[in-house]
Amino acid sequence: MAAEKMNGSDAAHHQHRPLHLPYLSVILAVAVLVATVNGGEFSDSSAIISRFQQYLRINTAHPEPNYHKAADFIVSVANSLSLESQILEFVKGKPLVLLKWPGRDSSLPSVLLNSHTDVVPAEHEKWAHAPFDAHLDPSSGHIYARGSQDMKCVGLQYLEAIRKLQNSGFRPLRTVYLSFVPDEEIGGFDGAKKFADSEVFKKMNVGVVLDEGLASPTENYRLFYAERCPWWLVIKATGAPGHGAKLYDNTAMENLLKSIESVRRFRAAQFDLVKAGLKAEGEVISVNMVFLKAGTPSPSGFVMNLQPSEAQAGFDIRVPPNMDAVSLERRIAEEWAPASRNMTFELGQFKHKVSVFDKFGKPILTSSDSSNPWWVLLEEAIRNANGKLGKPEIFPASTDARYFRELGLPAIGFSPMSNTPILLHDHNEFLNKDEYLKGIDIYESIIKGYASYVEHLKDGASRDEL
Ligand SMILES: CSCC[C@H](NC(C)=O)C(=O)O
Ligand SMILES: [Zn+2]
Ligand SMILES: [Zn+2]
Repeated sequence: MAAEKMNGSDAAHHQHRPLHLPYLSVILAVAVLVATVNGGEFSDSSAIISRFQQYLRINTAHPEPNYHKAADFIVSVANSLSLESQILEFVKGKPLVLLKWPGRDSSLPSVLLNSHTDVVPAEHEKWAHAPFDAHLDPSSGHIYARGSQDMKCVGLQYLEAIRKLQNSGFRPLRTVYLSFVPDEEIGGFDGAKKFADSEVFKKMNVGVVLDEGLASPTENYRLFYAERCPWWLVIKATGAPGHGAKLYDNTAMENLLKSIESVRRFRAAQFDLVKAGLKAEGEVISVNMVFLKAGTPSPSGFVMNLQPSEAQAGFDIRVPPNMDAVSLERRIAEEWAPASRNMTFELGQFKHKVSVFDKFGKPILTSSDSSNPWWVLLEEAIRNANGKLGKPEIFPASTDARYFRELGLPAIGFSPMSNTPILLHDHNEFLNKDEYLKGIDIYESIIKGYASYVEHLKDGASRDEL
């Protein structure tokens, strides 16, 4: 009552006084001070955004990623949170930063939050804002940068979420690790693969891994439980060379074009399933022609009146984990590159190095139902933080998650970006600052849920059996 009275009389008192400029500045200064002390919302979020911009400004694009600068930055943020940190260099010049937030019970399997530090190159001149300026558009709130979606956002959101949890007094029961790995964009062989196969990793006793997902143009976040396997196919045709004016059969170009037509029919049929809503993007085989190589070079371009004796085409093919790989390989040999049409083919390194089958021939998937408590916890945590979810999906491309799934670990792909166009690897990649901040709250809820999770021992089961 006393306070009300005081405010009332104070307000009345002010009505009769003109507002002079020096007086106004004092009021403003007090207002800012109150806002800063009172929860510090304003200053917190601008510091958070500025840290994100700092990370985005480090050019870690292939082929010459500045990995050491990124590692130093991550370690400096980790130090501000008193996290344990170490730099692992499985391959010289490719540092992997491993951070640890020790849990109260070190015997429990730990939680691993993975992100990659590298980004794909950008065609600078085709961007509205330079890709390593991390420009924040004041009217839209979009932050433009290569890596803003893929996936520097996620790496730093993990850390910001930990900062918030620490400020709230939360202490994890399970140990939380964070890995910042190199080389995901070029296959992860010198990064996540070597890490997953290492003694260091074994000792971490990881129980679940979170890795990258994709932006969602709708309000629903996307969760990924598996991924397609890349098959990088090159088909080669040979044929009789001859005059450019002559019509004859069995030219290299004609042989190659017949194959391309056949591939196109297959592609269209797969795409139709997606367009009709019968299958999700990750559930069909995608085939995209990525290069064509043929012709006889001349100083002015190509010799025009000569039909070449060789022609090649390259395809990026992605195979879902539950597909019949044998029949696809047969289709390639019999329809797309038949020896009867003077054709040969090569399946690139990934088909052999990246498997979607375990050693028993079963597809490598993470359960996305109630049999997997980590899945259930993740969904709960996202919903608790007011996030909406779509149906579990197969990631259409490849991520480092496959190396952890290959070990038999549950690994879930998730990047908290709703109402955001999918711009990974595209020009003008951006993430809105409010979406970034919302993602931190989502991770705060997830990390809290994961790091506090106590599994309920089944009757007669030992902890090892779960
Ligand atoms: C095959 S290794 C390269 C990894 C890359 N990942 C993404 C997410 O674009 C890809 O699928 O092409
Ligand atoms: Zn990525
Ligand atoms: Zn990528």
